[in-house]
Amino acid sequence: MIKTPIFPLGRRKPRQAVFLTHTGVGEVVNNPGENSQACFCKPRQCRWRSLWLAGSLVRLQTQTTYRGIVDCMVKIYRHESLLGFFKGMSFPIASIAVVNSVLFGVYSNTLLVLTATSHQERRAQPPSYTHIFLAGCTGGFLQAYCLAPFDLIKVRLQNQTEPMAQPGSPQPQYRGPVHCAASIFREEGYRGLFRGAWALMLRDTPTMGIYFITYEGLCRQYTPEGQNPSSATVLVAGGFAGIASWVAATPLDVIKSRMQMDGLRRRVYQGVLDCMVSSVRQEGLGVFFRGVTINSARAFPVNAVTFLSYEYLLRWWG
Ligand SMILES: CN(C)C(=N)NCCC[C@H](N)C(=O)O
Repeated sequence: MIKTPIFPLGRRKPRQAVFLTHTGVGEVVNNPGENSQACFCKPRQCRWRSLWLAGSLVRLQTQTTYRGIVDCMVKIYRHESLLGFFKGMSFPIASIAVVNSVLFGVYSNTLLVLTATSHQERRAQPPSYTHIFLAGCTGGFLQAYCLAPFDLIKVRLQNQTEPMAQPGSPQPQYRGPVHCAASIFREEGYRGLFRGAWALMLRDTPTMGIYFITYEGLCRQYTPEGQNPSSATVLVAGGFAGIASWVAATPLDVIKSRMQMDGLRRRVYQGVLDCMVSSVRQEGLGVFFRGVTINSARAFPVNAVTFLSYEYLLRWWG
C-alpha cells in the first residue's frame, strides 16, 4: 500500500523517496516487519494492512488513508476496538491542569498589567478588545511552550496503529507515554521533545487572542452592563469561543501534527512553510481543514465547562 511520495520543496528527486504511511511519514525499508512504521508491501499480501486502516483526529490530519471522520472512526473501531480511541490520552489528561493554569493565569495577569483593574473591577470597567486580544496572545504563547512536549507525545502515540494489549500483535514503537518521552529524549535529545513547537506557538498565539475576544464579546452582548454573566451565558460564550478558536487554529493544527511526526532520521519537512507548501501541493487546500468538524464538536462542551470553572473560581477566590 504505497502512498503518495512526498518530495520536499526545491528537491524534486530526493535521494530516498519519502512516503506518507499509516503513521504519517516514513522511508522505504527492506524488511517491513522490522519497523511497522514504514511498511510498503502490496496491500493484499501485507499482514499489517488492517493496521494501516486505523486512526483518530491526529491520523486524519497526518495521513491520507481516510475518506473522512466516519471512515476513520469505523476503521479505528474495527481494527483497534474502543481502546483505539483512547490512545495517547493519559499525558494530555495529566497536563490539562498545568496547561490551563498557565493559559488562564498568564491571561488574567497580563490583563491586570495592561488595564490596572482586578477581575472584580472588570465588569464595571471593561477592558478594551485590544487588551483582551494581547493578553490572550500572551497566554497562548506561553501555554504552547508548556504544552509542546505533552502534545508531541500524544501525537506520536495516537499515530501508532497497533491494537493495544493483544498477544501476538506487532510491537508498537512506543510502549507508553513515558517510554515515548524517554525514546525521543534518547534519540533526539531535549530539543526533540519540542519538535513542532514553533508550529504550536504559531497556532496558539493568535487563536488564543480570538478565543478570549469571542468569549468576552459574547458575554458583553448578553449581559446587562456592570453585571456578571449568568452561568448559561458563560457556557454558551465559552462553547462558541472554543469553536471560533479551533476553526481558526485547524490549518496550523494540521501542520503542527505533521511536523511532530517528522522524526530525526525520517526528516521530510524543512520547516513550517515547507510543510504547508508540500501538503497543499500533495493534497490541495482542503488539507488545512482536516478535522475541523471534530475539533469544533469537541471544543463546545470542553470550553463551556472550562470558562464556567474559570468564572466560578475567580468569583470564589478573586
Ligand atoms: C489551539 N486552540 C484554538 C486552542 N487551544 N483554543 C483554546 C481552547 C483550549 C482548550 N484547552 C481546548 O482544548 O479546546
